[in-house]
Amino acid sequence: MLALKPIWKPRTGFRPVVSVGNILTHRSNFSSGIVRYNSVAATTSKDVDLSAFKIETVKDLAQTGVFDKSITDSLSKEKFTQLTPVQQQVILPIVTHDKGLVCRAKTGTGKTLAFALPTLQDSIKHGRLGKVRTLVIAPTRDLALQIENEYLRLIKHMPVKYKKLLTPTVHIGGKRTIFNSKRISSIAIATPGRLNDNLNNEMFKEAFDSLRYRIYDEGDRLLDQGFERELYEINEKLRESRTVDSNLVPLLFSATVNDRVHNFALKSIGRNYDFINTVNENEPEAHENIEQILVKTDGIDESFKGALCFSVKTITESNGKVIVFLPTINAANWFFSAVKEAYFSGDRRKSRNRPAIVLLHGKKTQSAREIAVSKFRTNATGILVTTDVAARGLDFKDVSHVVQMTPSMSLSDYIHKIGRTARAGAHGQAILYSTRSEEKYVNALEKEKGIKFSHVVQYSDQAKEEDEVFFEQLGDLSPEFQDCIRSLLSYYKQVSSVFGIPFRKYLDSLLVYYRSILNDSSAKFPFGRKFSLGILSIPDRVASSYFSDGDRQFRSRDNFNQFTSYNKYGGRGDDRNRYDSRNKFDGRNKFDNGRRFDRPKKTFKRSNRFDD
Ligand SMILES: Nc1ncnc2c1ncn2[C@@H]1O[C@H](COP(=O)(O)OP(=O)(O)OP(=O)(O)O)[C@@H](O)[C@H]1O
Repeated sequence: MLALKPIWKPRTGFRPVVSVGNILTHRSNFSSGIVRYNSVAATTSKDVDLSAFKIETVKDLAQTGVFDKSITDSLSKEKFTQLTPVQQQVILPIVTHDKGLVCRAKTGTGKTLAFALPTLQDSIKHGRLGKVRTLVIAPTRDLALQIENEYLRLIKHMPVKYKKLLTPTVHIGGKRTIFNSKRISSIAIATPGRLNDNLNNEMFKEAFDSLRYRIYDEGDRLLDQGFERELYEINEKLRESRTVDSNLVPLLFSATVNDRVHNFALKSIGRNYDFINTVNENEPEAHENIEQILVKTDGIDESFKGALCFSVKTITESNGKVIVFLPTINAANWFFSAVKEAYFSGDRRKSRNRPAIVLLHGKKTQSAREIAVSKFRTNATGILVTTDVAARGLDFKDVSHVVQMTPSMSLSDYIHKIGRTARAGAHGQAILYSTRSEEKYVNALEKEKGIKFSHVVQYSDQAKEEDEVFFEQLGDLSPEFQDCIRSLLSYYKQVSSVFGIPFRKYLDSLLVYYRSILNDSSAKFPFGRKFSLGILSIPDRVASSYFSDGDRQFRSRDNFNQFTSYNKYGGRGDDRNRYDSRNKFDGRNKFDNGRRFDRPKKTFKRSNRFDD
């Protein structure tokens, strides 16, 4: 193994700022940033001086002599010619260097290939069947499967002799795990929960005794989702299983890297890790190819109806491809039914070229999730209705619009959600519908994440009228709406405490929405005292104006949780996050799981008075 020390030699105008220790930050114009190596030690086995190479294209990569020809040939067959900035910067250090790495690069810039190429090379050189060299940990099953596909895209062009060795084994919930060591390949991809369980099996654990790379994809999300304890347990089990002396190299990738990630890196990688930051400190983390539009509305009713009509019109009138994010599983279920009702009304049902209108969330079965992802991926037009489960990492080609109509509890999630469009150099639009009372959320995005809305528009009376007409044509949308509204009440309760928005405003707004869907101007929420007082902490004197006492059924805390996408054990694991009861109570907020690094820095005035 080469003991190389990377030095950064930029072309004119490129000024790396070397701050503490190994933390490197760079200007964002990476076409001018080139990684070079100390020529003293920078040689490959063929004695090629790596410092002579500018690693900007696949051709450059081939000329280094570091990579097996089958890898660079596969890249060419897949029509990759130019390497993205993050690839230019991390591929060689990973292959030639023994140090851990934390890497921040914007959404859709090719981080997966950035670690896939060096790890494929390592497996070709040192791998053997039954021994895992590379372990990739991803926060969701869907992302794990997508990473597998990215590897397979290259492997399919390689000689047969490599296929068995390199075809990744995937260890995620909903899939049968392979414990037979002869069938475990050199690359493993897993979600933390399943991996941690599997590592209790000694035979499985032994397969990791000569692990070389431990990769955390969407590292900050892994920590946010309450997986931190599991990640440490996994590290411990991997450490126990080690029988070889060579270094285990941890790599962590994300578009958003917070203090929590650095703390985790310090503990699990050690002080001696490099931070390669391809985002300038003064630059917004969101990708510049995303045109962000803020639509100001007068209430939740307008936000939801506006988002629904916009999404349906986008596929009918301009053949767009839209991802709509909903905050809870029940809201996503209802919205999906409404979209289908809106699209398939009339004679479109018979149309041959149907768009993909699909639903993806953590309570769908594994096969339904895979079908939804594949349908949306292969179709040129469609609507994906989803929850936070699709916020990270998922790569769908040619998504034209991302639509959101509720605040994201974590500001980083907003950046990742809009990052589902404008990928791999493409352009796209992100539309946020936001009520007047959500101004604090919008301010937090602007101030703390440097979000810039290129257009701020008011949801006009004309748009409202048109959308109302559109809505009236639809059939009865009230089935499932009860569950939807219940989960939204719980969700907005949390939003109000995180962003300091009076919950009373949300209650008013939700009631307007509820009444309009039911087409009953005097309807009240059909939930009882246990829900209003117990879950939402609304005093009786206030509750009586919002809640009919119709539903007296007692709902325990666990039952309640099934109405949110963040239920106690996260449904199928992937929606698990801030409501996770296993996360410790820190005295601030009983639902807080420690997402404090990404909450608005400003603490909003809170009072115990309900109608504050
Ligand atoms: N060198 C390249 N040239 C062209 N396209 C590329 C290149 N590298 C990767 N891509 C494509 O770019 C898209 C986005 O890649 P990827 O999913 O790895 O992004 P990412 O940085 O991990 O995004 P996110 O932060 O959202 O997870 C994929 O479709 C991938 O195939």
